Amino acid sequence: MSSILERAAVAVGELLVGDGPAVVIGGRVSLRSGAVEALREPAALVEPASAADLPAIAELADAVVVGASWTRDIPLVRAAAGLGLPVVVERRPSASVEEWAGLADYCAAEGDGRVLLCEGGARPDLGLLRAARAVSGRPVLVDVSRDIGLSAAAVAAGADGLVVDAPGAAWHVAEEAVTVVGALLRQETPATLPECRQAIDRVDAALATLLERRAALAGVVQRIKPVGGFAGRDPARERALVARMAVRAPSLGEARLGAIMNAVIEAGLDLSEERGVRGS
Ligand SMILES: C=C(O[C@@H]1C=C(C(=O)O)C=C[C@H]1O)C(=O)O
Repeated sequence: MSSILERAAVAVGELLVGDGPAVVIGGRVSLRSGAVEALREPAALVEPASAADLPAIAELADAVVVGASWTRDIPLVRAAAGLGLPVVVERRPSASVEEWAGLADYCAAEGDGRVLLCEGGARPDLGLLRAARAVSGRPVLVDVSRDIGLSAAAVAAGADGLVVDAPGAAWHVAEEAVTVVGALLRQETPATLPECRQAIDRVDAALATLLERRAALAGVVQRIKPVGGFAGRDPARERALVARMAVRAPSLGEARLGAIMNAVIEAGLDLSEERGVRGS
């Protein structure tokens, strides 16, 4: 992890964004959509409709949003940035990475330096994330509220955090993406015992997902083969798959992987025999 990234990590509420695992930030409230949505309770990210909203936002929000639709309202941008909260700078549609990062720098200078970028809208441009991170040195979020199906792609594209509307099914999808895709693709260097254990928990979540999928595939094979189950074990095939895995896991090596995969294969065969017996 680069030192730039470590410097740029920003705390949003209890979440540290930009350094370590990707996170899910729940709740972006816009006070622009009418009085009904007035801010009465603590919320994660809040977009003001006008400067009059800023005192309530300072009291109740974890971060203030400079919304994509008004990034050119410089007096309001300036007032929001000076609020004393982390500032989430959304990209105006069609703004370049340089313009976006430039506005983030402006907000950092007007405030206390705690600034994140956020890509969103109906069709977030995930191709901009890496450049935005590199150019700005700041954490980059993706608001997936309007298309939660982009969560996994956003984490794979380098998002430090996903913004979702509210708790519920969408939140679960986003949590799965930061956990499973994060375990596979996100570079992390945990240093403390809790951080290491949380990183291991994410890897275990990814392993469990893959083991479940593997067991299902191995079960199909048992039904296709002339002789399935333990009776149809194929040691040559098992040795070959362990050898291929050892290329990807050279530290573990064939002997240790062989023991692991023997347990995995036997669990799969056991499951498929049990299912065969029950006829399910
Ligand atoms: C799935 C198969 O059946 C058995 C289970 C295996 C596995 O889980 O990978 C591999 C070889 C066989 O012992 C197969 O033959 O491919």
